[in-house]
Amino acid sequence: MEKIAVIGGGSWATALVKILSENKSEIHWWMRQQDDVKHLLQYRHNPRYLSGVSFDLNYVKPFNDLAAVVKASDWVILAVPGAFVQNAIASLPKTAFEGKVMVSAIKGMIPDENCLITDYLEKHYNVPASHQCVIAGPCHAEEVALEKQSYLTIGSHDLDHANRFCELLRNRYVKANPLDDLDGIEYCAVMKNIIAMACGIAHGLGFGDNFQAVMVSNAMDEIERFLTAVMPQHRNLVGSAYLGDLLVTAYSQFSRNRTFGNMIGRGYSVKSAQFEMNMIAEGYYAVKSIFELNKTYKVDMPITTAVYNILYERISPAVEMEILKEKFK
Ligand SMILES: NC(=O)c1ccc[n+]([C@@H]2O[C@H](COP(=O)([O-])OP(=O)(O)OC[C@H]3O[C@@H](n4cnc5c(N)ncnc54)[C@H](O)[C@@H]3O)[C@@H](O)[C@H]2O)c1
Ligand SMILES: O=P(O)(O)OC[C@H](O)CO
Repeated sequence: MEKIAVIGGGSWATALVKILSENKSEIHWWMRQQDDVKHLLQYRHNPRYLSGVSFDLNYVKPFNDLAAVVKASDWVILAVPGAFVQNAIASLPKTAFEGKVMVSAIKGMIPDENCLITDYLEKHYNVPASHQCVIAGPCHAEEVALEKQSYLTIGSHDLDHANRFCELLRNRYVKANPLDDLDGIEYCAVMKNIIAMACGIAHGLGFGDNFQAVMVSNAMDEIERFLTAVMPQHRNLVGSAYLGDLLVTAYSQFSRNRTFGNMIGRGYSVKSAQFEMNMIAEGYYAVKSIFELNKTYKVDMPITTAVYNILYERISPAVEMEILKEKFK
């Protein structure tokens, strides 16, 4: 039986625990709140997210002792939003992940350092790239809970690790495939959240599907330009880990980033939009990181710039959309 640590108690962590435990891996599940651990042990579901999903406690062991959870596992999945990762694992010694395979389920960056999660783990915890995987692909936790057909891509420089993790995930409703473009899919997963916010903002302002389709196609060019500058490598950007993930986030009713953007377009302040959502829209943090990182690369990124200006420079969404309207082809 594989022993897997899952760090995080949100929707995606809950969906991953469902998939992996149903396949009979032993899950050591770290949740921040002691009350949530107690609730899970008593009622067999997460009280806050996807609470319709029941767990078999023979396979799911919830704790809030992080060091014990990591020590007991061979694989460690990070599934808290990027902005909270540093804090979540800060209590661990720098050697805590030695010999483990780290799997980032996060579609976000470390805000203080504007770096990818895998780069952060390598720099601060000495986890070599060969011991890292990322989970990508268009997959909403809510649809996993409903057992709707879904597809995941496991990125790693080590395809043996990627293949093994795919085996742990595959079931009746999840297909999983390996890919060697670890950094490319990690960056793309971050950027699609920014684009989804832009789509939501446009929708909130009253733009229609025609404009959104042009936004998404321009976004693919923007993502390609950025990836070519930062991580040049041949990649098939119409694959489901790239275009597929962008489409689900840009169009789905379940998208946190689109929902957040929609509120901004309708006139909510950042604070009030965050307050209304029980969930985290990663794109809010990601746009600052990508915007700042791009000061080095100087790639033409009109959509990222527009979202940054709206969220951080308080420029009116209508003004920024007018600029994009003129720029798009
Ligand atoms: N939800 C999905 O469908 C989905 C799918 C793929 C990837 N992801 C990625 O998974 C990661 C986790 O997102 P999610 O959707 O599970 O989150 P969520 O929005 O469902 O839940 C928020 C999470 O943030 C945690 N949190 C909130 N405030 C915190 C704080 N101050 N300190 C520490 N933790 C705090 C909560 O405990 C909870 O775990 C994100 O990077 C997201 O992009 C999500
Ligand atoms: O669509 P969002 O904004 O909820 O993000 C969740 C996942 O990244 C979808 O794959």
